[in-house]
Amino acid sequence: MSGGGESVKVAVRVRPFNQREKDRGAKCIIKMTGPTTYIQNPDTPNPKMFGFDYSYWSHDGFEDEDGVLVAKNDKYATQRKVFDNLGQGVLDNAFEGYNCSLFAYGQTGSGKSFSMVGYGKNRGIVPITCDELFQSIDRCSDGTKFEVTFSMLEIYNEQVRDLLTKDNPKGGLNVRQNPKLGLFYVEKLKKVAVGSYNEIERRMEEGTANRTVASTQMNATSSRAHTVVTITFDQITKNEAGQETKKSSSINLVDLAGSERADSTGATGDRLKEGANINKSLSALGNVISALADQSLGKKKVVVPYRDSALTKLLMSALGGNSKTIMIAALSPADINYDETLSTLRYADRAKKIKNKAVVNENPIDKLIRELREENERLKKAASGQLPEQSQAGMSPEEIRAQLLENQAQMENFDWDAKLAEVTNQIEDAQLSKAHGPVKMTVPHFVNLNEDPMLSGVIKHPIVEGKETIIGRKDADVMPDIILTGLSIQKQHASITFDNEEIVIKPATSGARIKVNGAPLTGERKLEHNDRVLLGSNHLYVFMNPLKPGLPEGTPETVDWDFAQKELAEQSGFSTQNSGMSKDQQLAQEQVLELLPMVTEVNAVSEELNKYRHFELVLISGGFQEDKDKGTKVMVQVKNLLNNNIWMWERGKFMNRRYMIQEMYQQYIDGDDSFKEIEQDKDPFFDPPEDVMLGTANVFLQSLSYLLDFDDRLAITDYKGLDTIFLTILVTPCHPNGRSLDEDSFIEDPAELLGQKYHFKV
Ligand SMILES: Nc1ncnc2c1ncn2[C@@H]1O[C@H](COP(=O)(O)OP(=O)(O)OP(=O)(O)O)[C@@H](O)[C@H]1O
Repeated sequence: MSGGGESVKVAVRVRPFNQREKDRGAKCIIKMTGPTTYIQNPDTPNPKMFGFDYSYWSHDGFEDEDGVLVAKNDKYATQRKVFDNLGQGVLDNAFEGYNCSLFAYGQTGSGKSFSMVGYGKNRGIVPITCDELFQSIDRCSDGTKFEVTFSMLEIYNEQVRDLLTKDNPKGGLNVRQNPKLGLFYVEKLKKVAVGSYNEIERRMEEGTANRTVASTQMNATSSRAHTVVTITFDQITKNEAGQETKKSSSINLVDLAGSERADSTGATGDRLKEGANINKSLSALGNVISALADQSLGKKKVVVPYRDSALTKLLMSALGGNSKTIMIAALSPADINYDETLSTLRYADRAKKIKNKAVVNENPIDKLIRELREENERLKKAASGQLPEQSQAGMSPEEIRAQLLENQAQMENFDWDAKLAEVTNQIEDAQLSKAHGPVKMTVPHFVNLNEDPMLSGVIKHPIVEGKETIIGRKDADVMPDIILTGLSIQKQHASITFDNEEIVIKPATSGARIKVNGAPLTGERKLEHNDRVLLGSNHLYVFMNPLKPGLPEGTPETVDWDFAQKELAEQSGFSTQNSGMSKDQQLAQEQVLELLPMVTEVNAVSEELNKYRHFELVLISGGFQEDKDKGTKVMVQVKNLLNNNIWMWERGKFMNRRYMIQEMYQQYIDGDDSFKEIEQDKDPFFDPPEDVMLGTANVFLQSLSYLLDFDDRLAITDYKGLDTIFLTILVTPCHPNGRSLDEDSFIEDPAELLGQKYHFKV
């Protein structure tokens, strides 16, 4: 596929500073002129330059008009502008019958979701594209029939989950390869027919709600997941010969997982690093892009490793051939993210080199139906053993069955009107947006907070007046009013009463873990508007009271995930002040806020799986590290509760292990007990014994310069400044043969020793 073809279009976009960056006085390291982007290394003078199809400046130069960000003096690239450049192209191509794909790449919090989906009134490319698609359909009056389907899936930990259903099979959906076309598809993925933009919007809400629930259940941090929305768009017209033909386009809109962890070198030094699926899909995508770029440059014999991950299998055609492809790379403006942002720019630069050859997918319908029928006949024969094995294209009976089902589903698609009617009814029955979405609640309620702002505010639980509301698990003896699943949730976890305008929360079982505004809750407590409530290890909510919306002192008007995490960190004794900090300290603080919820989670898993390990976040100052010039470093201390042995894990290693621990926990929830037999050297909780720095003690050697002994009992102080153990030490001057000096052989002036040999024993 060298030469020819059309290059992947690449755009980059830089977002405004977030609140934390502003508080800290962050510097903007990105500059743009026309389509060119410059990045400035904070420590060197010359910027690096990258050219793209578009460089979007969305860092400043905007104002908020009723919730919509508009450009002042044309400086700020608005959502509309990005759509006009990129989304419109996707639409035009779809109408022409090409497949199109749009990817958003970048580190967590860099603005991928803003560009793709958008927030509030600032709708992103996906909703605008869908909206415009239906507007164009409505404008069309030449008798063309249009058929649109929508599907939404998530890839997390190499498992594919359908986001349009609550019941995904254990281990996720299967990714299979169509033996004839060579392409991969997700078996049993729900593809719903949609007849209007409204329906798509509601489906997206449904998908987002399912993502949120799944993410809190497992605390499967959503920034590690890839979300793929696929819209198939078929146009049925009559050709000159009066034959019905179908022009098909499939539009893939992909919000990739945060890129910062793509690099598994973060886990250097971890003997288990190969075992983890740590962002396997994202690294595989990087490899596929590199291989494709090499191929387009004419390098021979490049093998493109599509099969290495679920994501690259599904995007095979989007990346490597029949698709017009666009990538938007989201950039953080802040100096502290220099390394990540540079690697994003390099990634985008490589993607530019890929060339695709998209073709129009148009075929007479009769032919499509005939082919499917013939294929099905053949598959049925194969399934009943009527065909010789060599003509089964190497398919197993299981694969034959799957292919038959897939073909049947496609056949059913030809009865479009029935399919659309059926789905529309379903939507109405389910009243999808009833429990979720933008419904305004007038009674006191809890609203969820998620690390991903897209998933915050998606789940709401009202509190009913005059009765006790119990929060707990669904296997409780009496079904709780609010059901939660996940770590450290007790059967009966919390009890809430709402009488005489007062709402009071208390643990429903002693020991049930609840924190209100960061502090552990042991008894009753009145809830106020905007209080933060953490249930178990990862169900975080804001309590909203529209009846008494006054704010207690110190509570901001809007409480977000960052605020709640900062408060939890403060309560655990970590400083979150932000002025006058060095870059190292800033980085350390970022990492504390990032790691603290993960440490809580891993502790909860350890408890639930009886692993007898306790994890604790520790700050190691320069003096305690091998390289004494290094600044403060955040590490995780692991303690074996059976023998009190201690290990120190680097951040990368901890993240890696946590990922594997999550996998193990998922197995446990799925009722798969095999984790109990895991070999010790594959167990993410296990580490072999090793040397550990317990702490330091200072021995003052001044007495030696007077030929006097140093004899003392010293405390060894650990990284927290606590005395861990005592050391008795005797340092004594001696003769060359080790014999002690005479009792009275001290000197009055150390200068007497200058230039002489000195011997001492420890
Ligand atoms: N172009 C922009 N203009 C204004 N605000 C933006 C822009 N891009 C991003 N933001 C803001 O920056 C924040 C982070 O963006 P966003 O949630 O899109 O990041 P993300 O890369 O999708 O993160 P995650 O990987 O966690 O999903 C959001 O509050 C968003 O509103």
